[in-house]
Amino acid sequence: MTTIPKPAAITAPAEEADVSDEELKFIIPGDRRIEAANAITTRAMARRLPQLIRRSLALGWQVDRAAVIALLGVQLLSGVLEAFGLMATTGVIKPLIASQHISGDQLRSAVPSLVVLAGAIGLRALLGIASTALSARLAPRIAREAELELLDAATRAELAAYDNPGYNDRWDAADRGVEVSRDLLTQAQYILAASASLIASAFVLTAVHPILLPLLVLAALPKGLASVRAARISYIASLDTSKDRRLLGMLRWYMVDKQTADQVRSGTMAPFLLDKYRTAGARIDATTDQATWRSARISLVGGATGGLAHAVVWVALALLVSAGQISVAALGTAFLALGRVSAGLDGIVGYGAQLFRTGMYLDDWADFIDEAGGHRIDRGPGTPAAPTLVRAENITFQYPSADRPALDDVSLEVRRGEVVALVGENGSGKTTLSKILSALYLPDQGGAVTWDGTDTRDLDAHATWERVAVVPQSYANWPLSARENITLGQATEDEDAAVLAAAHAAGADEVIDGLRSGLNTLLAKEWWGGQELSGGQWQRIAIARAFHRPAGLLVLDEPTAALDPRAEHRIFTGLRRLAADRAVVLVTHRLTNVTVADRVVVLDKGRVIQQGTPDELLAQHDGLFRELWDLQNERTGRVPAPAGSEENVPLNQPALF
Ligand SMILES: Nc1ncnc2c1ncn2[C@@H]1O[C@H](COP(=O)(O)OP(=O)(O)OP(=O)(O)O)[C@@H](O)[C@H]1O
Repeated sequence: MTTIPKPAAITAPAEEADVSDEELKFIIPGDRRIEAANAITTRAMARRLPQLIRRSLALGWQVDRAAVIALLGVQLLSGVLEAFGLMATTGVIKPLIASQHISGDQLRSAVPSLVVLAGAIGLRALLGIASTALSARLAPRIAREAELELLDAATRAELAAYDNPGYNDRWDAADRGVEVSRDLLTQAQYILAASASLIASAFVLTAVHPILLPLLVLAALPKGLASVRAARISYIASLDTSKDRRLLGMLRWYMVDKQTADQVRSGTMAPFLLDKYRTAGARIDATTDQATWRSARISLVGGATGGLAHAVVWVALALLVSAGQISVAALGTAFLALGRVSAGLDGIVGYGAQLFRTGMYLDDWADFIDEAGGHRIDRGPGTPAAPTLVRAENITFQYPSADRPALDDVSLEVRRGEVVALVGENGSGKTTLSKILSALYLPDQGGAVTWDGTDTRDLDAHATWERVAVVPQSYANWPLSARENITLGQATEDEDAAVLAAAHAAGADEVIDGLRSGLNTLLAKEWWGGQELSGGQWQRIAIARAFHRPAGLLVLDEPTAALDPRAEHRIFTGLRRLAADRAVVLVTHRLTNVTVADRVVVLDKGRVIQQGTPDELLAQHDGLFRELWDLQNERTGRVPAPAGSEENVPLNQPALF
């Protein structure tokens, strides 16, 4: 009887044996926003309000100047009318309370003030409608402009940004900034309206008696401070929960996306995933509940103190009347003006707190735009021609979250007209290396990649990528027409001829022939009005896309994984022709395909361990390449002929088919 030895990988190290499963949690290295938000003082918030109003107007100015000017004019006029209205109130009350019996003359003398009052009220109502309409026009445009700026900034970030969790978090925060940007103008406009009303009423109130205004400002302070603190608490809670909200988003995606839908069902995973969702949701609720209670307690204290302070103001008013400091008619005006000033202050404080919170999100948005989430592409200005020589010199590259380099002191070169194959086991660094050669990543720990002698750091990123064509392992199935899926929206002269030639070389011509409207067919789900392709058909389109690009460096990363043998054969027999005016980097696990290459570079744990022609590497019997080759072919016992030749040549045994 033979005993099967337990594989080494299954035996957990002794010290890790009782360690429980790691839980999914989103890590934001160096996130200091919560401490920063905690350190914000009320005075700092008050100082920010004018800046925020300026920013909202500036955003509005960018999208519709006329509407912003009209809005400011409307607010100004509304304030002036309010002051007139209040003054006219005294003119109406005075004759009416002059004696117990109101004569016709007294009534007549009140008429002009009444007309002013009625006119002011009517006009202010109209202006209110106008300002609502103007902000309804501006708000969605501002939000769209904010979104456009954000999207533009995101496309200007280095690809490496996506490997950095801080970037994703900054993106989320900035995205929230876009969401709230539509509120920015409305809140600023309410503050402007409240300020106009406040200034007009304060002016009237000071005319009645100078002591009234400072008293009222003091009375409004407690509520104001409370609102500002509550806004800060709510912002901090939203930062606190951002990690779990991100987790919810990720779980939602896994549960409903088409890519995983079949596995959620066949693996009966729904209850397990829903439970994880519930747990993260409960954590969010606990944090927001806590914040809501804290805000409510603070608002309660603020409201009660504010109520007491208002009572003091009314007592002061009564004392002033009884001391004969103000007339009864002026008391009536003061009564109205106090109401207005109080409402104005409440409005400024309430909307100010909201605007402040909006402002914090907008800061995240503005920061993202300024620095593309901290990863703005910042390379040199050089514009390369299609390269004749791409060289990697001692490059070392480590992903931010990894504990060891993905590439360690790697050197190699690819020349125009050459096919270089990258081979190695999973995780050995092939894809990373191909991304560095094509300048999608820059070497971060040492070494350099040069294109015809120029460091890729000194080359303009977009100009460089125009010279690169890539078939990545996971390619995008763009919901665009077949033509646009191949040209990527970048037309060349004699477009269709070039598209069809690329499609022919990639075997995508057969796919296009089967489409209901040829190149014009929309490749998307039926409910978007399109026609859907199979996995292999999509891969042919992705290859045609790369072949169509007038690029000097062609990178093929497992380009034929989904193709049937005939289609794969066609690609590899045509590859040498394509390589005539391109440098080609081929990443593949199917070693029979690498025989089309001029040179093979074998990677192991990020290091180059073998390099040579396919024949040279096959001859090294103790090398990794030969070991992998033998493993791939041992089940059939036959060694396939090099890709590109017309037939398979059995080495040891007769052909099976
Ligand atoms: N975005 C990433 N963030 C962190 N580590 C990564 C990332 N992408 C790859 N790695 C790590 O870098 C190493 C090299 O990965 P790479 O994708 O280059 O390997 P590969 O040879 O192409 O693998 P495969 O044959 O499976 O496609 C692996 O250890 C992998 O875990």
